[in-house]
Amino acid sequence: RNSPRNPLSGITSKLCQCTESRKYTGIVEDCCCDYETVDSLNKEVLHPILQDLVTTPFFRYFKVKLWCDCPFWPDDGMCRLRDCSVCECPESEFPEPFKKPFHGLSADDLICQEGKPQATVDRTLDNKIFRGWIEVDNPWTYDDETDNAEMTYVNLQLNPERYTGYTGPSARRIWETIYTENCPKYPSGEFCQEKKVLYKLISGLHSSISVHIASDYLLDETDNLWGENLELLYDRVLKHPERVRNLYFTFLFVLRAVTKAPDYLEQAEYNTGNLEEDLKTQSLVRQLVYNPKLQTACPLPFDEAKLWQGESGPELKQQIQKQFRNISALMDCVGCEKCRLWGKLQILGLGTALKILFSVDHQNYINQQLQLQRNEVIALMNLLNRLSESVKFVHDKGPYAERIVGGKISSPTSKNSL
Ligand SMILES: Cc1cc2nc3c(=O)[nH]c(=O)nc-3n(C[C@H](O)[C@H](O)[C@H](O)COP(=O)(O)OP(=O)(O)OC[C@H]3O[C@@H](n4cnc5c(N)ncnc54)[C@H](O)[C@@H]3O)c2cc1C
Repeated sequence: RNSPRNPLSGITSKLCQCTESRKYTGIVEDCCCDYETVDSLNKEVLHPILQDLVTTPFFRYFKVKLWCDCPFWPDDGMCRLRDCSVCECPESEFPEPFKKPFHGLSADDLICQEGKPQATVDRTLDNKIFRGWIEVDNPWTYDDETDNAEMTYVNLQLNPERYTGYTGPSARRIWETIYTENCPKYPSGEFCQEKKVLYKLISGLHSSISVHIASDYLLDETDNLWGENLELLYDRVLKHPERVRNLYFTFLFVLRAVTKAPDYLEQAEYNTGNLEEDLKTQSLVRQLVYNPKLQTACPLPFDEAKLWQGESGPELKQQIQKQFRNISALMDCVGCEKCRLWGKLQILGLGTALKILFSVDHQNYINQQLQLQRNEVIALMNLLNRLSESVKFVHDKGPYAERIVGGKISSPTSKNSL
């Protein structure tokens, strides 16, 4: 990485002042990139692009069923704060094209054209991978994404993921059910790789949620004062290095999914009726999926080809898909609307990453027709952005929080200023 031809060499040299005190070094477990590269790539390339991307009209409206409709136990909503409820979009606000039914290729395009003059065989290879937005159910998630009844559009920019006051037995029950029934923590060296991946994905997402709570916390309810809570960051995440590692793992896993489908994502229609904004969206997606720095420094963030190899591969895949669907169903039991919104979005984002990585062959999705829904792509990119924010926050604030909170050295200022 330190060769002069490395596109990140300029970047890393700027960051080198802190390399000696780095706690996380070497390859991110089960991935193909090291911590240093992830941090510098995130800072220089991914974070700036994603921050812009999620504010575009295409990526800021998410379709979601916000009903709390828990299939496992009666609603025990514990939300106390006004910040917990979601501000839904009025009909007039969200993009016109989002309201229309999907229209991909017409039936005529798909049937045999024998006998017509235009029926002579064109032997050039079809490079068009994206064939219009379609509505298909994601096999990894519980919600039927084709069912538009009760769905509302939410402007994600108006509903940031942050502290909501959702805590106590209700929240704990969800996490506990997820970990005990659907993705138990593997005893070291025992579990198969695939189950380990599922656990690490959920744990990494959990870390990211905790990081967002810590980075945007209600420090003083009376004065409505918001800020960082580094003590919480330390207690819930940094104190457990495995949770930090899982956060990086999840980030690389989702990044791999995005970079596995570059042509599809580049060709997709980012149409909201606002030409200027839509061109900007497309350009940002292109910058992300074909990024030369990313391709050079971390060409394969995660190698999915190693999974499902054994004899029991197909059976195992079904089992893990079922477990993930259960986790997705549990999102309907989250007793706080805003947490439910982000929980559903991020689980759909992970489900979309799983769909991209495991429903098509390695590098060969052209013939197998990857098909994504608009909402899946919105969830995928917003999830990647959330993870990128968390990785950046842990990288920027982690060492300080470890010193001040972890080292129990009392800060010269008040607790709130942490
Ligand atoms: C889907 C979902 C979304 C949420 N979104 C928000 C939100 O946007 N804002 C908000 O304020 N609250 C949110 N919450 C609540 C929040 O996650 C916590 O549950 C709550 O703040 C209480 O925290 P806690 O300290 O009890 O530990 P919790 O975070 O509830 O953790 C419970 C237990 O899980 C284990 N654990 C914790 N972190 C990890 C990890 N990374 N990997 C593996 N195991 C772990 C520990 O044993 C811990 O005791 C959400 C909860 C859920 C289920």
